[in-house]
Amino acid sequence: MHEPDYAVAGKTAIVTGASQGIGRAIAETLGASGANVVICSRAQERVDPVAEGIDEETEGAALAVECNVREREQVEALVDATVEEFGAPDVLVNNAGGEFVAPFEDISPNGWNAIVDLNLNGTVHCSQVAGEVMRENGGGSIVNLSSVNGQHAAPGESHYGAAKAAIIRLTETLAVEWAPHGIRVNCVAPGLVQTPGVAETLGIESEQMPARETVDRRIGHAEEIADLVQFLVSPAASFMTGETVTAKGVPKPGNSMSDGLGLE
Ligand SMILES: CCC/C=C/C(=O)SCCNC(=O)CCNC(=O)[C@H](O)C(C)(C)COP(=O)([O-])OP(=O)([O-])OC[C@H]1O[C@@H](n2cnc3c(N)ncnc32)[C@H](O)[C@@H]1OP(=O)([O-])[O-]
Ligand SMILES: NC(=O)C1=CN([C@@H]2O[C@H](COP(=O)(O)OP(=O)(O)OC[C@H]3O[C@@H](n4cnc5c(N)ncnc54)[C@H](OP(=O)(O)O)[C@@H]3O)[C@@H](O)[C@H]2O)C=CC1
Repeated sequence: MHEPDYAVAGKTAIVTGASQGIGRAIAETLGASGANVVICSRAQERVDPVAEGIDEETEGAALAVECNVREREQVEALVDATVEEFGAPDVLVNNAGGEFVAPFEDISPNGWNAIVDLNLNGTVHCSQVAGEVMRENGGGSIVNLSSVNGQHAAPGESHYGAAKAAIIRLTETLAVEWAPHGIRVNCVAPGLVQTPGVAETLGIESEQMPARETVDRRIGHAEEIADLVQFLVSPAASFMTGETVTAKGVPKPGNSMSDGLGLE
């Protein structure tokens, strides 16, 4: 009898931007399934407690590294630290990302560059540096974080939407280029998910998150994105590459994810 294989135990996974929110949930989920997880953010003191939790509470081991994904040298040091601690990475999750909401005409050149640099160029740096080690090692799996804002227009999201749309096309191109090297490259496009970043950036707080079993009109849980990422990096997704998988439930009326999507 065939049984689905979602296993990641013993794999080495790099998860960027894992001090909180979706990245943290991804790291904890992979760790709970027995993966060795290397996590980074811009502040060592913010990733250390997450790594300690994974070490103490899961089958997996964790290494916390301070790394700004916008800085190529820091990304190289992140991958070097991974190889030294656990060996070549099998999995890379390009999760680090962020934005501010502003009309196009109010975005300065520096503001535009900050968002493209963080979301798109950060993904490029990590994919090139970790991808080289994966190719030498015979393969791997990469998951990029896009957004529904990379799939549909939303006001105030021109910079972020352009960067997240580019990530979708980058995913497709790398999937084709790196298939001969045994590397699968997929992408996740979440709708609105409750995280500290969303609370800070969009002012959306949800005191009582509806349970995962609730299908209609709610914000997502970070763990719902983490479960999807685990599927994509697992053997169960072996026939998937170059795909962008959307996870957005049915957006609540009036939140920013429904604006401009014609869903009201
Ligand atoms: C619907 C969305 C769904 C959710 C998606 C998420 O990802 S949510 C979760 C994601 N979590 C987060 O997003 C976390 C919160 N956000 C952040 O941490 C940061 O804002 C950053 C990462 C986006 C940029 O970091 P940084 O340190 O590189 O940048 P900096 O601060 O040094 O500024 C650089 C330039 O940007 C300009 N600028 C900045 N804000 C505004 C504004 N509101 N208006 C106009 N402009 C603004 C600023 O003036 C400056 O330009 P200037 O003046 O030199 O010409
Ligand atoms: N939440 C949502 O509704 C949605 C989120 N997404 C995407 O999902 C991803 C995670 O979002 P979310 O969890 O909400 O974000 P949060 O703002 O809650 O967390 C962002 C994480 O990224 C880290 N980070 C930020 N900048 C950098 C950097 N330059 N280098 C390394 N790490 C960095 C932060 O750590 P620190 O501050 O310690 O550096 C933090 O751990 C992002 O790519 C986002 O665009 C997509 C669609 C919807």
